[in-house]
Amino acid sequence: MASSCFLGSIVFTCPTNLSSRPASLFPKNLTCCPYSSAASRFESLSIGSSRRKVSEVMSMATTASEMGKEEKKRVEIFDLEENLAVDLAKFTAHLSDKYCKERGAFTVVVSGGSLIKSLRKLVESPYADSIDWSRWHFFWVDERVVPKHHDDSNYKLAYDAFLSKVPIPPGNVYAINESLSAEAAADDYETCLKHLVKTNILRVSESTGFPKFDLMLLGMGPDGHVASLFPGHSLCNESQKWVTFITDSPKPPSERITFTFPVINSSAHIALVVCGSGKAEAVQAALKKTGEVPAGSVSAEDELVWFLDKPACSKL
Ligand SMILES: O=C1O[C@H](COP(=O)(O)O)[C@@H](O)[C@H](O)[C@H]1O
Repeated sequence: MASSCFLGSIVFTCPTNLSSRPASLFPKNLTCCPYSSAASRFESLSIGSSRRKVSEVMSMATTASEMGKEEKKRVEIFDLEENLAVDLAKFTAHLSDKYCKERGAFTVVVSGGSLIKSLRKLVESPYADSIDWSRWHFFWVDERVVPKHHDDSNYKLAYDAFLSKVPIPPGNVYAINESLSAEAAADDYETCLKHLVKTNILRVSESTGFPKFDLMLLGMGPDGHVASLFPGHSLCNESQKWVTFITDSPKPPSERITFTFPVINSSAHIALVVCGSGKAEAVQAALKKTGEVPAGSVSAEDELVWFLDKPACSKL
């Protein structure tokens, strides 16, 4: 678990001990939504032994503080992806503990792609043993319209590396109904979310009226896309729908469903996890506003944290 203290404009993140609880295996069956009808101001940049030097962090904070939104946003930079993965596990375990205690449920959204690999520490001791998995509700920010056993499926990616290793109740895992068309699957997923709002599993943002997930764990593509919201695509401007669809994705497969920006940006907490030099330009565009990329439009109601490894921030 992690606890943070503010010192000036810098946040220090301090590890604390975790208690133990045995984990069991997630049953190997596939689930669909059971209810379906058919700049911010950078308040801080984190530092630590494995992270960036204070002087560098301070100069980034100054630049970023000119950006002017209200949510708490910080950038954490790690020498090694291994250290990033550990901190991401602490961050997630801490929020799980907080929300399970406060509201008896923890609503978590994941992307596909490389993010899933960076979640590997969470399914290991001590994090896996401390988390009350029975209270987790698990969603996808985007999904490809392919069978669940297909190599392109974000469900399969998360199942193989994560869900199969932790005891989240199968009824709390909200997978897309991929037997539908992309359009119908998006409507179906939105119906599912609306049901979960009615049953108080999912909160609604008081300021936007869109669902407020407790935590979104997102990756970013080399072109700066998040979820299936691609640069220059009209879906980036969707302002009404919760879940929408795309049939001309520039990255295969072409048919996908995706949460919209109003939903993403109504989240309580977002971790945007980006590793590798191939994404350095998109990171630069998003954080230094040197270009327009969808990742630059991500915000959160309570807290947005960018988790970066050194190669990903080589252009900052
Ligand atoms: O297509 C997708 O790509 C992004 C980024 O993937 P990465 O492998 O470059 O990290 C991912 O976040 C999204 O969920 C996925 O559908």
